[in-house]
This record gives sequence, C-alpha cells and structure tokens, in this order.
Amino acid sequence: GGGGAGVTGAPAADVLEKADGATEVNFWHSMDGTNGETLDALITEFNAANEGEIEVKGVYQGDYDTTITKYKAAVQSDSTPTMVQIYDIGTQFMIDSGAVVPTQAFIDRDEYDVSDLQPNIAGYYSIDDELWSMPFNTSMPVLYYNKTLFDAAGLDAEAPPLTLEEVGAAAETLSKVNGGPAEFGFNAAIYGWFLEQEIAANGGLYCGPENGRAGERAAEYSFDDDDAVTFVDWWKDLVATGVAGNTGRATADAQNAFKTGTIGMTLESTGALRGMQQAADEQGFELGVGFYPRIEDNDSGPIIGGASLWISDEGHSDEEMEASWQFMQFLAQPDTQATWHTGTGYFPISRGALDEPKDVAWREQYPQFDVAVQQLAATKLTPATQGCSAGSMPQARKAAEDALEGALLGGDTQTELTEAVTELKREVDNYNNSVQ
Ligand SMILES: O=P(O)(O)OC[C@H](O)CO
Repeated sequence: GGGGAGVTGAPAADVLEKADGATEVNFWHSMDGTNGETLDALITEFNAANEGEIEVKGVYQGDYDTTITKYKAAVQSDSTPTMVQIYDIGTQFMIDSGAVVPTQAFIDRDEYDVSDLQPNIAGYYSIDDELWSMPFNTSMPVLYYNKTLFDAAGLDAEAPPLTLEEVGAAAETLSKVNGGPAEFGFNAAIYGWFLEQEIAANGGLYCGPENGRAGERAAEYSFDDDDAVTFVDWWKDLVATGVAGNTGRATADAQNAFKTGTIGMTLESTGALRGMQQAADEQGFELGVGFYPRIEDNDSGPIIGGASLWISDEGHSDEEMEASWQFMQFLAQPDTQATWHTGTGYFPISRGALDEPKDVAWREQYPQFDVAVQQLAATKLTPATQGCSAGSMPQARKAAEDALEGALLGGDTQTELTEAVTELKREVDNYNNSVQ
C-alpha cells in the first residue's frame, strides 16, 4: 500500500473493464441532498466527456462516520473502492491505513501545477510537504441566521452577532419564551465538530502536543479546557431557559428545524448553504450568514473542515488509479469548483474559481456565499486553526458529543468533558501502539 510509493506496479489482474472498454471507477462518497445532486451532475458531465474511456460510479455510502467505518472494513477484506471521500478528521487514519497512494505521487510524476490550490486548504492535507489526498469539499462552520426574524425582533439584520455573549443576547430577544417572534432563538445539533471549532476559534488546542502538528503524534486530548467549558455552559444555559431548542445529535434535524423559518440562529457548515438558501427562498424568509461566534474577538479562527478524495492502491489496477486521478483533476478545475461552490456553499479549493464569471455573478446575487471565503481569509494559520490531527479523532469526536449531550441534559460540564478526555487516553495509546 501507499507509503509514498510510486504509482505503477499494481496487479493488472484486477482491471475492471466494461464491455465498451471504459475503465470503471468505484467512488464512495457522503454527499446527499442538494450537495449529492450537484455531485451527481458533475459525475455525469465527466463521464460524458470521457465516454468509452472512463466511467465513474458514484455511490452514496451514508454520512462521513459511516463511510470511514465501511472503508476500514473494506481494508480488512481487501475490497476497497478505487476512490473514496473521507472527512477531514479521518486524514491521519487514512495515511496510516497503508491502503492508499498519495496524490503527491501523481502530482510529481505529471508535474501537475498546484499553484491554483488554495494554500491553507492544501496545507491541511499535506504531511511532511506531501499532499496525501486531493481536497474537494472544503468548509468552515458559520452562523446562519434568519434576517426576517431579526427584523421582526427589532434586531439589526445587517450586523450578525460575533461573540457568544452577543449570540446569547440576540437569542433571548428572538425567542418565544421572552415574547419574541422565533420558536427558539437558537438551536444547533449536538455535533462534536462545533466544540472542536469553538476551541480553535479562541486559539486553543484540541489535542497535544501542538494538535499533533509538530512532528509528534498526538498523545492526549485537551477539549476540557476553560474555553470549552465556557462554550458548553453558554449553550446549556440557553437550553435550560427555553431560549434554545434541542433537536438532538442529527445535523439534518437541526438544519430542518432552521429551514422551517422558526429558529433565529443555528451553527452549520458553509457546505449546507445552498440547501439553506433554497429553503429560505421557498419559505419566504431572508437568510443571513455570519462568522462563527467566539468567546472574545481575536485573530484565531475556525478550522478547515469538509472532506478530501483518496485513491486506494491495494487491489486496484494502474488504469483504475489513473482514471481516478483524471477525475480528481476535473473536480479541482476552476470552472468545476465554481459549479461546486455555487451549487453547495463549500469553498472553492481553486483560487481561480472565484474569478469565474459564474461565481462572481452568483456572489453578487447571494453575498452569503462570500462569508466563509472572507472568514478563511481572516483566519491565521496556526496549530490551533489547523485542528487536531490524530488517528483516533473519529472516536474523540464521538466522546466529545457524548459529553456535550450529557451537559446539555443537565450533567456538570467540566466533569463530563474531563471524563471524556480521561477515557480517551486509552484509545490514543492503543492507536499509537498499533501504528508503531
Ligand atoms: O459538513 P462538512 O462537510 O462541512 O464537514 C464538517 C466536518 O469538517 C466533518 O468532519
């Protein structure tokens, strides 16, 4: 498997050839809803342009957690798909899996020009100056707010709140329990990503040493610091006073609640923007997007999120890997990224995409599609804003979610978070021992 190997030498016996001679690329992904439709259209466009040569078969596998779980099983049973979309926090696991070929191998061989790739985004997926996977759907979390409700509550709809305190105050004014126009002033999914992001946005580390970014593997988690407690307590108070709703863990449920037009504010990925925009247009409310709120104004910022594309080499022919690389290049092109950005809300990974006429016109009509781009530009690249790189991050996110949920349902915040961190220590040690 991978490990910096060249791109040739895979067994030719496994070539998946269709009757017409086209090489088939089995591509697992986690895009559904509006984003799934946009991806399907791109796959169709690519297949039409490569008829008889390459046929990409996109297969939705469930959410990111489900896809990485299925991929782990596929590695065990030697049945990986040629290409797979894996979320940000699966990066270290994928490198360690030994089942993938680094994108850098193709880049070096073809002298592929990477200057169009947004450097912060490429930086997230580069380890020791090697780009392991091709960024595709890149995001940051933002604050979504209902401008129509802001107006009805007498709040300034053009000045979204920036700090937790300001979000809390606006939520109180908006909420029905205080005589406001919204069912709930605030509601967000119990999603560990939001805690990871809040810690980074205040300049803190999620794991140590140095978020696993200084050449040493992460050895412990630290998401029980003061900022984490402040954030969870803030959220907990809003729920306890009936100002915030609690739709549980599923991000789809929190999105759907906001889409009905009855929630003042929510936290979500910019990758949910197109779907949010469509819902707002249908429901007849005006959608606002602001920066992800932080405890105090500072020059840190959220972490790049989303997912990237990986090519498996175990059990795949050169033709299949080559076809995957072709498809990756198509997805990274400025015009494709403009379609992707405007069709979803994810950042374009291509710098040139923002100059494509289609993208320029779209942002003029919907300036909300520019907010995450500005937020990324305003974020200083530090170990904090690079986020925690650790093979056990998927488990850590789940543990953080358990703690967050426990606290929102009445548990003591510090106790919940510290217990999660303590229990994860074993998980971290096991992982690190297994890859030594
Ligand atoms: O919802 P996405 O695609 O922006 O991804 C959010 C997180 O980064 C996934 O780990």
